[in-house]
Amino acid sequence: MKAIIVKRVDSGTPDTEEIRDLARAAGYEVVAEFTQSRKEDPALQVGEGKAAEIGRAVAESGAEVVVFDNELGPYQTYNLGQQFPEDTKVIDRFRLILEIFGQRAQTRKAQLQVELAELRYELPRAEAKTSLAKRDERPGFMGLGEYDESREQDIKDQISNIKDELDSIARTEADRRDRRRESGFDLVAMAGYTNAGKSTLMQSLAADIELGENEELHPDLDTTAEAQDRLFTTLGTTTRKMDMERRDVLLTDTVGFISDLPHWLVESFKSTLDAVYYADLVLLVVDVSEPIEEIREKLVTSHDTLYERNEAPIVTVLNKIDAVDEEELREKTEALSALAPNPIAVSGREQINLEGLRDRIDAELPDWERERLVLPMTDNTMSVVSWVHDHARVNDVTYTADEVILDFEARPSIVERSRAKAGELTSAPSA
Ligand SMILES: Nc1nc2c(ncn2[C@@H]2O[C@H](COP(=O)(O)OP(=O)(O)OP(=O)(O)O)[C@@H](O)[C@H]2O)c(=O)[nH]1
Repeated sequence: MKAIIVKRVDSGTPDTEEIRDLARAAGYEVVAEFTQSRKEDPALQVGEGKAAEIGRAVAESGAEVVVFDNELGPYQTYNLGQQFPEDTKVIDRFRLILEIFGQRAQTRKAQLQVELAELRYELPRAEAKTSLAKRDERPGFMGLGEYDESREQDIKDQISNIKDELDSIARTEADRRDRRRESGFDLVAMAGYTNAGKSTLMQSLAADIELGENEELHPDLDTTAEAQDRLFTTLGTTTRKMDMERRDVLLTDTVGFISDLPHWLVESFKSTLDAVYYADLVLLVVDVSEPIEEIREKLVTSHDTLYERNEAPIVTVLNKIDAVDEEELREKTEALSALAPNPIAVSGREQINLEGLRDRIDAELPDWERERLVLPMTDNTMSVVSWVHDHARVNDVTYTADEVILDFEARPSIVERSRAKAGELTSAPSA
């Protein structure tokens, strides 16, 4: 599909690189672009002459879509549509981002989130249509057929249904996190801006070995997290087992942050960050090859987002060190010291310092407790022994005629459950 790009700025020279990338990511072929430096026109966003010029270009090039980098108000969208050849689609930056999200949404959750965002985008526009129709006192205005207040109610109902379904998915996910923790896994989540290199890092850190036989434990493990030089390759989360010596760690990649997102869009994708909020450790990945001001800005925004609910420790990962020289890395690390106090520098793609990162993860995760349990020999003793084997690191087992002594290390919650199981054996000795 052919698209024409438009960007208006109040002053200075407009930069269209990002909106071009977004348009391409959505699958459009950009056939022309128009920029303008002037204050916003309330009716058309750009000036009247510019709008007419774009209209002619649409007709000549056969473009089907006009993409504005600026946010378009409901009335502007309508008015622009009147200026362009019939059936020309007029969308803004946010509608475009939604299209990309829609194409990438693979899970039910991601699809619902996209739908929710679309409905939230549409609601004020439906309200605007209704009020335009009323003002004109012309039933049938804009092909609505009648004053369409029911459309607004319909959108509100759909929003509420989707929220209910997302809540129930969130509960399922919380249960799954609990099960994984009970099975002895530490949960590490990656956060960061889109294109920081999270998917690539995930691939480098993930274990190649097959995942455990316990199907129930890994219903959504995905081994196809591919890195692509496209925006938002990761919509929704991907979880893989990490290759670690001392611990069982599950690493979850989350959707990348994006700059300048409006509130309604962020709201819709908020639960994507649950994996981050409820992790035992967060890796905040930044692309250290970017200009320092950009890195700083992204770190500030990331922290704002994370501190809202996050309780886990955060490790800042300065990624892509292969793309900067030593001097630049030193300068940037120093300049960022207030925002990223104890960063670790790596390259996910070139596999530089991944051992250092693994050690850091190991050191930052909560310590396991050491426990020595004496189990009386009953009919059920061996099932407790095997449960502990499944959920903890067993250092030593001693069998005597009437006892089994287990020496192991585990997460505090597992130690507690082992003690409870041992207690049940004592209170119900075998016949
Ligand atoms: N130079 C360099 N480039 C890298 C490195 N890691 C990733 N890249 C490149 O950075 C781009 C983005 O990588 P991804 O892993 O897809 O980034 P992401 O953070 O998962 O992106 P989203 O899925 O959009 O959130 C790709 O072109 C990678 O090849 C690295 O260590 N060094």
